[in-house]
Amino acid sequence: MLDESRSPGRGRFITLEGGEGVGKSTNLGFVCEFLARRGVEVVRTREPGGTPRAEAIRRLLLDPAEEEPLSDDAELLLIFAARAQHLERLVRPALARGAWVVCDRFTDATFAYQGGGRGIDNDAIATLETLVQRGLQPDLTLLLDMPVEAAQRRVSERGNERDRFEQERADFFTAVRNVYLRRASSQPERFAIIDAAQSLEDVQQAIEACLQDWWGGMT
Ligand SMILES: Nc1ncnc2c1ncn2[C@@H]1O[C@H](COP(=O)(O)OP(=O)(O)O)[C@@H](O)[C@H]1O
Ligand SMILES: Cc1cn([C@H]2C[C@H](O)[C@@H](COP(=O)(O)OP(=O)(O)O)O2)c(=O)[nH]c1=O
Repeated sequence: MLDESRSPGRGRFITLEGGEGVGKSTNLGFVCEFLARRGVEVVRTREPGGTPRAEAIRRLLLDPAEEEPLSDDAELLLIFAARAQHLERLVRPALARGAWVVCDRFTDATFAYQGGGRGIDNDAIATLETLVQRGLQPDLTLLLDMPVEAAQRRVSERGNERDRFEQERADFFTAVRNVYLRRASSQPERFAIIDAAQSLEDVQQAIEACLQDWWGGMT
């Protein structure tokens, strides 16, 4: 299989992961600013979404409409449809021109939510991953981790209407968290675990230390 991650001159692909309310959106800008200060072109994006068509799929996925519940398989396939579009139209072209892509969630979220949360077989997810990514993997994944109850309190305080995923119960999010932690400990070279329960200042200090370390090894 062609491993695109090794092309010379290619940019780097950084993902932020974690359950709801751990601070991904809050810290995405911080990561982008760190990189921009070092003079690289930064592309900030998210999944599901990132292009107009992929954002349309995102709306289908998050819509809590109860008249027609979304089947688990349809959910999985929509996520990978959005991902295929996002990779083709935005991520691959950006990496190819040397930009650094910073993405709010990627396929680790699929293993965590659809695998851990919904109970879909890992092999099915891995098959779609191979089909859609063709060897492309994040170079660095920051996993923001904290206890589920405390993160849920942050979501409540954030106060937006809850989307289809945010309406899940605590045991769903506990399963999500456990899969993330298992994946991080089985791929320590790619993952950095950040204690997201700390104050924002301390979280950002931890992220900065990790990025500095990683940047040093990269340049
Ligand atoms: N370290 C922190 N301490 C306290 N509150 C935080 C911290 N990080 C983020 N928040 C707040 O928690 C809420 C959820 O953060 P957000 O970035 O939206 O999480 P996510 O994107 O992971 O769901 C927001 O209201 C945000 O302002
Ligand atoms: C990328 C991805 C997201 N999701 C879900 C998790 C989130 O609840 C939802 C939207 O992501 P996001 O906007 O990052 O959620 P939040 O900011 O509330 O943490 O999509 C999956 O279930 N599988 C996936 O592969």
